[in-house]
Amino acid sequence: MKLELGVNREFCEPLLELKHVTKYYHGAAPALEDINFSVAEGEFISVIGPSGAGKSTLLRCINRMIEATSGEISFDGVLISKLKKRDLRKLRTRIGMIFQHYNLVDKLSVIENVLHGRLGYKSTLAGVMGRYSPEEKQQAMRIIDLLGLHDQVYKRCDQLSGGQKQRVGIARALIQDPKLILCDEPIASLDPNSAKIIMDHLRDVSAQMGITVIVNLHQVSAALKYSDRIIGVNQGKIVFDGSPSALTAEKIAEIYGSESNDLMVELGERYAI
Ligand SMILES: Nc1ncnc2c1ncn2[C@@H]1O[C@H](COP(=O)(O)OP(=O)(O)OP(=O)(O)O)[C@@H](O)[C@H]1O
Repeated sequence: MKLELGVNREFCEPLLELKHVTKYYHGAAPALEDINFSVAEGEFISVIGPSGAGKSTLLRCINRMIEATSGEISFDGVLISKLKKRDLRKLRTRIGMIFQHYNLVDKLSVIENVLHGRLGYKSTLAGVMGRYSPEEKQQAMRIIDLLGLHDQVYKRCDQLSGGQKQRVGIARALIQDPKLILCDEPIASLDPNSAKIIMDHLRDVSAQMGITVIVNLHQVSAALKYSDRIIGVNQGKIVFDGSPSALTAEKIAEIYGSESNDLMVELGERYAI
């Protein structure tokens, strides 16, 4: 069911909750330090911050593509951080992921790539044999249509434009029947027109299907336009967590440091300095 955003959000069980999440790679400084936030079902959240702030690490810790060093992450009432491999695989079927560089199999067709989103539901053998049910194939076709890719169904993915590839990425995530979609810089490699199409689709996924979306973005203007909520990260810490209207010039300066002047000029009047 679609949550009415802003209405009694505090009384709902969060879909996702991070408590004291910290990640060290090899260096002395943590990539993430004591991250705490919770996400309600249906929210559209953008994570912004300068290069190296920890945005990708944060997203990838959520589905344990990267293991957090400490802290707790729970999703849909389950403590992800404690799950063993098999249960983690099962839980991951409900978390889709979209990547900057699409992560498609180039030599396979659009529909084959989309059906790969079902692999998490299958035994290894059925997956390797490419065994999909008629219902799964019909569902793939419906989602491909929804994303405006009906003319490309049997095209190899290496023959698609970047924007089309990213729409295949969204379709592959949607066929998982996810509750949450994590998007790591989904528009960073796209021209402005294709970027808009992708962001519009992601907004529809959230607003019309009730799927929670968390998206890492370099483009603050896109974060302002599309999000219910923005999380600003600097040097592994959350320095802003609020609505787009609360993202003041001072907050942008805090998130981006010395890069913020150029950014505010780009953003125009509201942030004039
Ligand atoms: N595999 C790794 N091994 C060691 N350090 C890493 C690794 N991945 C990321 N880091 C470091 O962790 C910090 C956060 O990196 P991360 O990629 O999460 O930032 P980001 O905000 O996503 O950056 P960008 O916007 O440039 O993608 C950086 O200092 C980075 O150098």
